[in-house]
Amino acid sequence: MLSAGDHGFPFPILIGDIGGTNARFALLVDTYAEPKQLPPIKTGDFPTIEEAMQKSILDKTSVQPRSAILAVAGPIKGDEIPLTNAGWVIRPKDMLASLGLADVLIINDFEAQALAVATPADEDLVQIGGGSIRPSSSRVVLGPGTGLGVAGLVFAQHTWIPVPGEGGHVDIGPRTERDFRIWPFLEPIEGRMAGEQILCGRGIMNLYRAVCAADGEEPVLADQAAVTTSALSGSDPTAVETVSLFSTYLGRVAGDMAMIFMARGGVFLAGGISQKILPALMRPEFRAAFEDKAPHSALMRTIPTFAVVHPMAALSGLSAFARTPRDFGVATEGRRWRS
Ligand SMILES: Nc1ncnc2c1ncn2[C@@H]1O[C@H](COP(=O)(O)OP(=O)(O)OP(=O)(O)O)[C@@H](O)[C@H]1O
Repeated sequence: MLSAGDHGFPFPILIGDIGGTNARFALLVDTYAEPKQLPPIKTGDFPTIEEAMQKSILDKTSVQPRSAILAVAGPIKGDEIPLTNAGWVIRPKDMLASLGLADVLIINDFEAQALAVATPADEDLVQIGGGSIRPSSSRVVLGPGTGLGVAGLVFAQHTWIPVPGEGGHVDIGPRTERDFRIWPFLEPIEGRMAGEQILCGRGIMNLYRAVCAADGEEPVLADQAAVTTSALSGSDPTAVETVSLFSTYLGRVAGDMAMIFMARGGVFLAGGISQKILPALMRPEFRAAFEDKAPHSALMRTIPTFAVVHPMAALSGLSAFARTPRDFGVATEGRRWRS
């Protein structure tokens, strides 16, 4: 495997986390300086990523980057990378020419989230339940956001290796009597109930509407933010149940991922929604569902679960990687372009 550790990136390095709604950038002047964070931009405000980078970054700083490492939501195949949920198409070859860069690497957004939990700072984490991190053991990141992102992080041969995948699309099924009443009303994708149909922003609405339908009620809350806000304040019993079930189902899937990776190094909840519903995740449901994995409940009780509360976790992961790429086994085949 050719990894970035074989050849570092020339400084200054522009790092970027490009989501469906927001793009966040920072500049790294050298290995030792703290990353200089730039104001976040809305992807919808610029027709192309080159224009966004030129107008909102390069025109506003005297530091001209020589390389760029970008994390994007979506598959990275070929020389044209369309962004899931955003209108931009990334063309790294054009970027080299138009922005005067010598080196561009594009990785998956949850790979960047995984890099961020290799050596997280204590203040960036809130532990949910018991267990403790076993150093050098595998870790898992999962994040409900626009979709449900999942990645593993494996330690081997003195390097942290992020393992991106499509873990958000695993099947999810009913277990309790209540689940069996709600499931028929959940909207499937092509006939199948996948984790991402429930465990993301629009998934909260899918679950809320299904809970209403199971009880023969009309939904009154307009969007997912209204559901979580009403749940946290306790003002709407159906919203309270929706968020309680959401926590249970997230705990189940998080537990499944922990078992797949034998993640004795911990399970980390990233993404905007985990932070917004943290008080609900601290209640018993999430952790109870995580541990409820007979015949492996004793093992599960030893595995810690955390919410990542760093506001720009993906950028911090990219920054750690950009500074010392040799510490990470980030594959670069087909994802690195040089002038
Ligand atoms: N208070 C809230 N409660 C529940 N869901 C919310 C709330 N606020 C926003 N959302 C939903 O969270 C999702 C966005 O999640 P997140 O902030 O993690 O973004 P993301 O997936 O990283 O995407 P991007 O980086 O493009 O903004 C959207 O579906 C949005 O509707």
